[in-house]
Amino acid sequence: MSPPVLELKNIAKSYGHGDVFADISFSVSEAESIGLFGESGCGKTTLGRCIMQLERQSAGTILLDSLDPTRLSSRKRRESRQSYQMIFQHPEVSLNPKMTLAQSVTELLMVHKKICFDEAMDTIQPLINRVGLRNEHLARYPHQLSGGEVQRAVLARIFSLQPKLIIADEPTSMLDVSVQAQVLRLMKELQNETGVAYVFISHDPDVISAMCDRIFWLSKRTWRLYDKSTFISQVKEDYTSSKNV
Ligand SMILES: Nc1ncnc2c1ncn2[C@@H]1O[C@H](COP(=O)(O)OP(=O)(O)OP(=O)(O)O)[C@@H](O)[C@H]1O
Repeated sequence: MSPPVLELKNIAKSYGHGDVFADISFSVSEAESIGLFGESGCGKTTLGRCIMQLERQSAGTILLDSLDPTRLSSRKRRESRQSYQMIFQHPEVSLNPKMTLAQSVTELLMVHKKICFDEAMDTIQPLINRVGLRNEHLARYPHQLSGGEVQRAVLARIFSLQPKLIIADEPTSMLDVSVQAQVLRLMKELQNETGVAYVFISHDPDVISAMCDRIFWLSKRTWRLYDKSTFISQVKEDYTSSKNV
């Protein structure tokens, strides 16, 4: 069995006014999706940002592909960075408003692979079609696209780097329900085709149980790891007891 893509060992985060969370440990393997669930403010995004090295955890160790990124040279860290990507909640901030879609989707490839625009375009063309966008979309700016089209473009941009792990932070919460279902289905299909692992962040129990087999429930500075069926029964139980209060 291959080693986990991501391993968290006793992670804690504090902003100086008490721990947001503490002692979190779990691992994620290739082609696996783990959910981060919990009410607003419980620390889901903060944990995602720590995994992405956008913030430093207050304690504990994060291993990406068995390596601690804080111990890598800056060159190695830059190289490994392309394997770990994040999708954000708000489609409108995911892409540069001053760049056309063609410029945005080729940008990461040009930076990481050091290739020119035309080469990047050749590489990404099949992915543009795969995520359900048409060539006519490429000349448009983000404000000329729907939220669903922007998230599809974000997926093409990220998958062009063949990532091993994607932190998806509420990637569909700003979308209509029918578009949400299409984007989630696309994410699952891309996972089946590439073996990417997801850390899927959501406060929506239906979305998270559709996407993940294991769900990590953060609540009041504690946490518990559920399998999907236990998670669904626990959500039902909480919902019923809150209605009876
Ligand atoms: N840079 C920061 N400085 C101080 N406190 C912060 C900072 N970033 C986040 N927090 C606090 O950490 C806690 C967790 O925030 P976080 O955004 O991770 O929650 P969340 O579970 O993702 O919430 P939501 O579902 O609403 O996005 C909150 O109380 C927030 O105010």
